Amino acid sequence: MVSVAVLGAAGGIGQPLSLLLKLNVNVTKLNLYDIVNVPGVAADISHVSTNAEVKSFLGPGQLDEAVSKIDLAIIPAGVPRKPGMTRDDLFKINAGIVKTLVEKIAENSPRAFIAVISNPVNSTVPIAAEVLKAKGVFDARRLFGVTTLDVVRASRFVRDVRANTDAAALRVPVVGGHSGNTIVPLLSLASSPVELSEAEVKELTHRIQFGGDEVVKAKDGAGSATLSMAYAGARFADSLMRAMKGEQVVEPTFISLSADPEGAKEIRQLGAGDLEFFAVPVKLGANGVESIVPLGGQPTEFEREAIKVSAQALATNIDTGVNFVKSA
Ligand SMILES: NC(=O)C1=CN([C@@H]2O[C@H](COP(=O)(O)OP(=O)(O)OC[C@H]3O[C@@H](n4cnc5c(N)ncnc54)[C@H](O)[C@@H]3O)[C@@H](O)[C@H]2O)C=CC1
Ligand SMILES: O=C([O-])CC(=O)C(=O)O
Repeated sequence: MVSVAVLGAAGGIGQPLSLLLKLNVNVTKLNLYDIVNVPGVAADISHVSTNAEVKSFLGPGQLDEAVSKIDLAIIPAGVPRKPGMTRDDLFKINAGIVKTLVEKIAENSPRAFIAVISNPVNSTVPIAAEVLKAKGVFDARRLFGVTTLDVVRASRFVRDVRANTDAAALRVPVVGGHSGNTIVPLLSLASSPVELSEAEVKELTHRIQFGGDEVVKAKDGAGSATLSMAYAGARFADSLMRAMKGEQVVEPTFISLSADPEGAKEIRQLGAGDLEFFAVPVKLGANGVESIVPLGGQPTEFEREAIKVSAQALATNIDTGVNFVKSA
């Protein structure tokens, strides 16, 4: 019995993500919002023979209604990268989009879980948090930056070098942020041991960190990852919805570490320092973040160094997001 709103539902991610959500038995209401093309997308998806009720909401005049009485808002609204751009280059446009959408969620469904896909996630999540704080409804357990695609890539890319890996079962904790060297896969702490040489670890780490660039390059101006991202977003949403029903599910996600100050101590000591936001493996429950899950071992020297590098870059990204709202 979960009401979900997808904001940016007519886009490259929004369309397949909305379709996958329509297939999820836990979704009872699916509100699709965009500033263009969304009536067609909603009409199309609404014919799929599952019980979820699909509704279309077009343009700012229908935004309040789109985010009323919802349990979960997923935000893939905004512009994607083109070759030669970094995720930070998207900030100028996407920062304002995310700010406006989160303001409306805060006003209409202040207890909704919010999952932010729009890039740069390292800054858009701090923007969302500042907006929620300003509205007096911030709950660190309920706001998530979706970094599942990094986790998905890690599993799949390990299989590319070790064909005996079950890509669907292997879980690699990925911590830090969601861009380049802020992404830190902890390959040494995978759910089942993977024997890799030092050179292979370096190569794999780099590939996971810059996996998004492979897609941007291959699409050659037509955008960035959409289908794998829709899969990752639907998987994260499914985890959240199963958690809402009382199941305990673990997913790495970019959160405010204030959600579990005690549990955050491990990653802080490993290099996250006093940063407010960091991606960490999280145990999800009925109220969102139930706890930050211990990493389950000591990361290697290489991984510890990568966490420190990530934290340095993240500090700037987080400040950029926070200042955007504070100086508005
Ligand atoms: N977190 C992650 O792992 C990933 C994040 N992304 C990010 O997701 C975002 C969306 O990517 P795509 O779907 O490929 O882009 P897209 O351009 O295909 O779709 C974006 C959609 O957002 C809509 N939109 C624009 N302004 C809006 C507003 N004010 N309110 C509601 N909707 C609005 C557009 O009309 C469009 O339908 C980008 O910022 C991209 O960088 C992409 C891949 C992975
Ligand atoms: O690379 C991009 O710009 C889109 C993205 O976040 C990803 O694919 O990880």
